[in-house]
Parts: sequence; structure tokens; C-alpha cells
Amino acid sequence: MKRQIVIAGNWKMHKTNSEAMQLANQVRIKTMDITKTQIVICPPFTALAPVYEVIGDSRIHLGAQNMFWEKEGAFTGEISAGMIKSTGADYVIIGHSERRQYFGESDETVNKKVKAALENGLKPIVCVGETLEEREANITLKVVSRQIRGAFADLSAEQMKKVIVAYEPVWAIGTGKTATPEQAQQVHQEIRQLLTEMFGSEIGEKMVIQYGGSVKPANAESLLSQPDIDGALVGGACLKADSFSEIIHIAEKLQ
Ligand SMILES: O=C[C@H](O)COP(=O)(O)O
Repeated sequence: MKRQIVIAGNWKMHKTNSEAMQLANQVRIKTMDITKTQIVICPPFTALAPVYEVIGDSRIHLGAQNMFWEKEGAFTGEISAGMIKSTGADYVIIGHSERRQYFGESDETVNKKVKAALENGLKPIVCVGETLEEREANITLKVVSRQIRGAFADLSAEQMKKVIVAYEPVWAIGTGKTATPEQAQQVHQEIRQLLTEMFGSEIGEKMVIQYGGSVKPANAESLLSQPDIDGALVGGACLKADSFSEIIHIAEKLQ
């Protein structure tokens, strides 16, 4: 049986507050019939609280796109897990490849953030994935394993129950190039195997592993039908309520 599918929309650095509230409301209206798929929307920090006002306690969950690991202090420009939680959010994306590429995030900082998120009751969506260069050098598995071992160092199986992994091949993000369902399935299976080795078969079996990288209505079904693909982390296609809700409806039919 398919695990519960989780479709998350990463709005990245898009939408003013009024635009964000409008989009969230459209997504809410267009997904009122959804009962099985878990929906998460991740607007920019500035729009978290206003978007929560719109989605309230509906089945749509709210997530942030990043966080800092310290509780509070002189860290100008940073946002803590507790602050995110106070907006009504219960998810946070950690270690997105854009954070790794442009803001110097490492496996070590990802690990600190994952721990702080869990301590504050936020569910981390932890991103891993190889660059095109790494794929062509045949080191995809090596890179993804290093990222997984680093991100989840010192965590218990109990803590891992709250975690989602998102496999996002960097070469497929925002490029229109999607990994083929077979390419994605292969890496997802390897990630699941590694998680089983690290945390036992229950975690390995139940872990939600999302795919991300140019997911759109046209390719969602073939990706989400793969046995080890349990959801999607959607970028571009989540900025329009029509395409995002279409992906969610495709997911809903597969469960
Ligand atoms: O977090 C989302 C991913 O980076 C995917 O973005 P994309 O769907 O625009 O390729």
C-alpha cells in the first residue's frame, strides 16, 4: 500500500503579503475535497502569519523555508524555530540546495537546524540531492549518503518519525529537466535502504521521501506512482493555485 502522500509547495522568494494571502486562499478553495493527501505550503517568513490567518485550521499545513538553530540572541536577520512555530507553522524546509549553494549551508548546519526544529515541535523537510557534475561522475549515491548521514547525525529513531526527506537533484530544480521516474525511484530506494540501516526497518519503511525538481501536473502521476516516492516538493508549479491543486488531485487519486 502507498504511504500517505505529502505535497509541499515551496514558494521561495515570491509573493508580497497580499499576494500570498490570495494564493493561499485559492489553494484552500481548490483543495476542499482533498481528504487523504497532506498539503503543506511554505511562503516566505514575512507571509507566514498572514497566510495562517487564511488557512487557519484547515487541512493545509504551513511551513517555513529555513530557520536558525539558536533559540534567541544577537543574530541579526535570523529567525528561530520558536518564532516560526508561533506563526502557526508546523513544518520547516531545511538544507534546500539553494541554501547550500548561495548561503553556505553545510551538512553540519543542516544537522543543527534539524535538531532545533524537532526540539521546538517543527517537522523538518530535509533536502538532499546531487549536482549535474556529481551525477555525471557517478557519485550520486555517495553525495546523498553523506548528506543524509550528516543531516541526521545523533538523532534517534523516535525523532526520525517526525522527519520528511526531499530528494531534489540540483540539476532538475527550476530547469524544466525532471529526473525520469526510474532515476528518481532508484535514488529514493537507496535513501530508504540507508535510513533502514541507520534507524531500523520501521523508520525505513514509513519515512516519507518526497521528490523535487520541476514537478508539474504533466509529470506528477508517473513520479508519484513509483513505490518509494511519497510526495513532492514543488517549486515553480506551486505559485499558481491551478497547477498546485492539479498536482494535489493527482496525488489524491493514487491513494
Ligand atoms: O523546493 C522546490 C524545488 O527546489 C523544486 O523547484 P522547481 O519545482 O521550481 O524545480
